[in-house]
Amino acid sequence: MTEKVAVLGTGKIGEALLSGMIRGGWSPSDLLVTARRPERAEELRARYGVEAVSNAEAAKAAETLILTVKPQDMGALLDELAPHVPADRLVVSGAAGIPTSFFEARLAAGTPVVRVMTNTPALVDEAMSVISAGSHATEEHLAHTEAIFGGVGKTLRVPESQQDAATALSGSGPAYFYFLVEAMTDAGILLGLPRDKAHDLIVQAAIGAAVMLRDSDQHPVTLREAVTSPAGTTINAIRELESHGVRAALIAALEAARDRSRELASGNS
Ligand SMILES: NC(=O)C1=CN([C@@H]2O[C@H](COP(=O)(O)OP(=O)(O)OC[C@H]3O[C@@H](n4cnc5c(N)ncnc54)[C@H](O)[C@@H]3O)[C@@H](O)[C@H]2O)C=CC1
Ligand SMILES: O=C(O)[C@@H]1CCC=N1
Repeated sequence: MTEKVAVLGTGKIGEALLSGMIRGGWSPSDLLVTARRPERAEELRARYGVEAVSNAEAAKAAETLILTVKPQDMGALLDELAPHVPADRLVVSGAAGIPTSFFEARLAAGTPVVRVMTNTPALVDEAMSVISAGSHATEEHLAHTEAIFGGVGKTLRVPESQQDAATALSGSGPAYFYFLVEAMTDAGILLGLPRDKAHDLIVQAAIGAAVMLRDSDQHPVTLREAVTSPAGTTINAIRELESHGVRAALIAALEAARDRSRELASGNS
């Protein structure tokens, strides 16, 4: 028997995962989706050839349920699902903040739950998906979750106590880089460059830096020092970044994201 996987609440993250699974070789006939709006269900059906069903039907038909609704909608989804989820289903949560104990308390005793924090680069198979086991999830459940999310990028197992920090770093992380590119493009405008050229220059600098960070085996400080010539241009920029407290701002920003992830733990805030 082929295993079925259902994505429940197929919005931005659910669709990114679904599209990646299909790119990675999953047959659309082994995938189910659920959506709140019928137009959205139809869109997913037309775009991917997957069947759109109700949450209850997904729970009955699929061995693995991947829940990708907003944290605030998770309680209502679980109320709807709980009577239909047999205890041998693997339930994977993609939601920020919500602990595995939240699911375990609302599902049949012994239901295996795995918590995953992925990110939007799943759309280009460059996601970072951080994975933690709930109290009934086994090695097999973790390996299965890694196989699914490994199709859209890298995976890393962490203790659940580190999930809020991971959410602040890699879950939200792409947004910080987009923000920096936006700000640096504005700087290019100030320096007299046309917007499209400023954008292209800074995006390519970001891609080059990202590839070197990943592939060079060198520490970020070493890489930065290689750019920073004595009495040169870069050190003048670095002095401004330090005097404006950019490092401290980033530390405070990620701490705020971590704290918000903790606040979302109840699923209804
Ligand atoms: N957007 C991001 O960068 C990331 C988001 N996440 C997490 O992924 C989850 C989803 O986020 P997004 O995809 O951005 O949100 P989204 O709003 O695009 O998708 C959620 C979808 O769930 C649907 N939905 C809500 N209740 C439903 C129900 N009872 N039955 C069926 N469908 C239902 C909504 O209509 C919506 O389409 C959140 O829990 C978020 O914390 C995790 C990592 C990154
Ligand atoms: O902003 C959020 O709450 C979600 C979770 C991580 C990225 N986006």
